[in-house]
Amino acid sequence: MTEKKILNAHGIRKTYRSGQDTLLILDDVSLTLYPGDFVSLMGASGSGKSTFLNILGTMDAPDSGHVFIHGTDTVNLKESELADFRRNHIGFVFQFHYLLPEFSICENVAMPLMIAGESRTRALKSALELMDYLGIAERRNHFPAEISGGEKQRAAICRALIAQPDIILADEPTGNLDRETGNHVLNLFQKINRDLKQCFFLVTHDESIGAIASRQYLLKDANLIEKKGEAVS
Ligand SMILES: Nc1ncnc2c1ncn2[C@@H]1O[C@H](COP(=O)(O)OP(=O)(O)OP(=O)(O)O)[C@@H](O)[C@H]1O
Repeated sequence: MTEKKILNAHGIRKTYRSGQDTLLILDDVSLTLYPGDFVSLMGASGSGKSTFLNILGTMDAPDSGHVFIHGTDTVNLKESELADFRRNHIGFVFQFHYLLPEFSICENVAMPLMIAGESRTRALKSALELMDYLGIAERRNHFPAEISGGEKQRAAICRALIAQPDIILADEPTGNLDRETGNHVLNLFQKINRDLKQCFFLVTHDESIGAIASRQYLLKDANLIEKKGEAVS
C-alpha cells in the first residue's frame, strides 16, 4: 500500500537575478512529506532554505516544478485562492512571532478560525484548549507585549496549529530564543508530532536542532541531500 502523501514537491527550480547574474538557488529539487513526518532542512546561510520553505508554503513560486499539497497543485492556484488554501492546509512558525499586538493571546490564537468563519465563542474555546495543551492557558487574557519570548512562540505555535493544518512549516523557530527556551519549544514540536501525528518541516542552520528530526536534509549547491543518521529524541 502506498502511504498518503501530504506534500509532494517535484522538480523545483528557482533562480534569482542579481544584476547581470542569475543565481541558481534550487536545481530540480524534489521532496515528499507523509503524515507524521518530522523533517528538518539544514544548510549554510544563503543556501536557499527559506526560499525552499516559502515555495513549499505557496508564499513564493518556483520557476518550474510543482508543489502538490493534499493533491492540489498549488503552482496552478490563483493568488486569490492561495490565502484560503494556506489557511486550510499550512501552519507557519517563524523566527519572529508576528502576534497582533492589539489582541489578547487567546484572540491571536483563535484568529485563523474566526477569519475562516467560525463563531467567536467556538474559536476562543478551541484556542483555549490548545493553549492549555501547550501550557500557556493562564496567559490567555494577556497581550503579546506582556508575555515572555518563549510564551509568545508557544502562542504562535498554537495559532499555527489551530486550523489543524496538514503541515507546519517552521523557519528558524528558535532563532530568537535562548538555548533553554528554544529547547522547550523544540520539545513541544516533538510532543505535537508524537501526540497528534502532525507533520513538521523545520528549517534551521543549527545541526543540533536539525538532528531532532526523523528525516534530515541538507541544501548545498542548489541540491537537496538526505543526511543519514539517527534522530536525537
Ligand atoms: N527576492 C530575492 N531576490 C534576489 N535574491 C534573493 C531573494 N531572496 C533570496 N535571495 C538570495 O537567494 C539566496 C538564498 O536565500 P535564502 O534566504 O533562501 O537562504 P537561507 O539558506 O534561508 O539563508 P539564511 O540561513 O541566512 O536565512 C541568498 O543568496 C539570497 O541573497
